[in-house]
Amino acid sequence: MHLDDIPGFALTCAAPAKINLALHVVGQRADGHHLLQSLVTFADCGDRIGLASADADRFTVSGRFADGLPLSAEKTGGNLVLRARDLLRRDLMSRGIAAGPVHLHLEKNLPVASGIGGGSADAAATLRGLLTLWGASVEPARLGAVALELGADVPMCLDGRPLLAEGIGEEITALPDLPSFAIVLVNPLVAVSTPMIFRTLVNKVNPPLDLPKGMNTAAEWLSAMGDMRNDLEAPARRLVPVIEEVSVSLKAAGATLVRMSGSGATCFGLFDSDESAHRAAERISASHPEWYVCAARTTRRD
Ligand SMILES: C[C@@](CO)(OP(=O)(O)O)[C@H](O)COP(=O)(O)OP(=O)(O)OC[C@H]1O[C@@H](n2ccc(N)nc2=O)[C@H](O)[C@@H]1O
Ligand SMILES: Nc1ncnc2c1ncn2[C@@H]1O[C@H](COP(=O)(O)OP(=O)(O)O)[C@@H](O)[C@H]1O
Repeated sequence: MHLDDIPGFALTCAAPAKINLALHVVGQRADGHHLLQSLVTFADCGDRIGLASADADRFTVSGRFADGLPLSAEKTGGNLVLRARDLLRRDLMSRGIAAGPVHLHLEKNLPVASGIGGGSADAAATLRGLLTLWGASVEPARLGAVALELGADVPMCLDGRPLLAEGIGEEITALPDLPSFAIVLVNPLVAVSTPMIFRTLVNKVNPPLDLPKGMNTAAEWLSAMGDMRNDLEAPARRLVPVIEEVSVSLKAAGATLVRMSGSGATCFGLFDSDESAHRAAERISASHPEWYVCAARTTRRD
């Protein structure tokens, strides 16, 4: 059952897919977390969260990828929607702000453990939605700290627009000039463990990401992105050989730039028009009906 078929939600929040257009691993912290430089945008395909006040806390799920999702609120292995609810509630209640029981519904449209940050996007959308539902506000730095406690990707998902992410992902610089692209996401439905990919990465210090100043046109950005990399792509391809086939399918369908997002296995292709992106998605779906394929547009800051 989709969110729209369930009556009574006070609001719904989009949880868009996160795309690492480039991801350079440039070091490692003493605690083991890797230092990144990542060019990030968001696509208009994703999960959705429905929120309503309720007599008691409730959590329901639906959507193509709902099966097997954790439904508990445990700190380790729990659902990020519930972890976001509990962490925000604790923070608000510690300051005497009411944060009553809620019904949260997750419509899970994004494949799980796929490098496009579905869980992180869900957590960020839950934080945003609950603040609205509860009529509360949290100072941005404090909300950023709550987000980071949920995961390295959650602060960027809270921002939700083109950005450069540094540190372990939490140092965010807005990129107002990054254009919107026609994009196709393809995932072979092989789940990839993010910690495992970081663990098997051999080179922890790689050349930094060069973001030339004054880029305005899509062609200038595409040319600069062509010189960038995803340093997690090599370890992911070793563990999940089908990534090569995904990448080849996007190239064969006419993408101007093809790369893996995050720790994989989703690859994206950028296209010169929405029409060519939709044609490519149809072609890839026809040859691989079992894969997740989504034609979309990436967001802009304005
Ligand atoms: C690789 C990226 C790129 O955007 O995306 P995904 O593939 O998850 O979408 C992120 O860095 C993933 O962020 P996120 O999925 O939130 O990671 P977390 O839950 O915080 O961390 C999971 C584990 O990944 C490793 N990790 C994560 C982030 C980072 N900068 N260095 C790391 O080494 C650590 O082993 C950590 O315990
Ligand atoms: N709401 C959620 N959506 C997806 N995964 C979740 C969620 N809550 C917890 N998880 C767990 O988080 C892990 C990473 O999932 P996900 O965010 O989809 O990965 P990625 O960032 O690589 O796309 C999975 O092991 C999954 O069980």
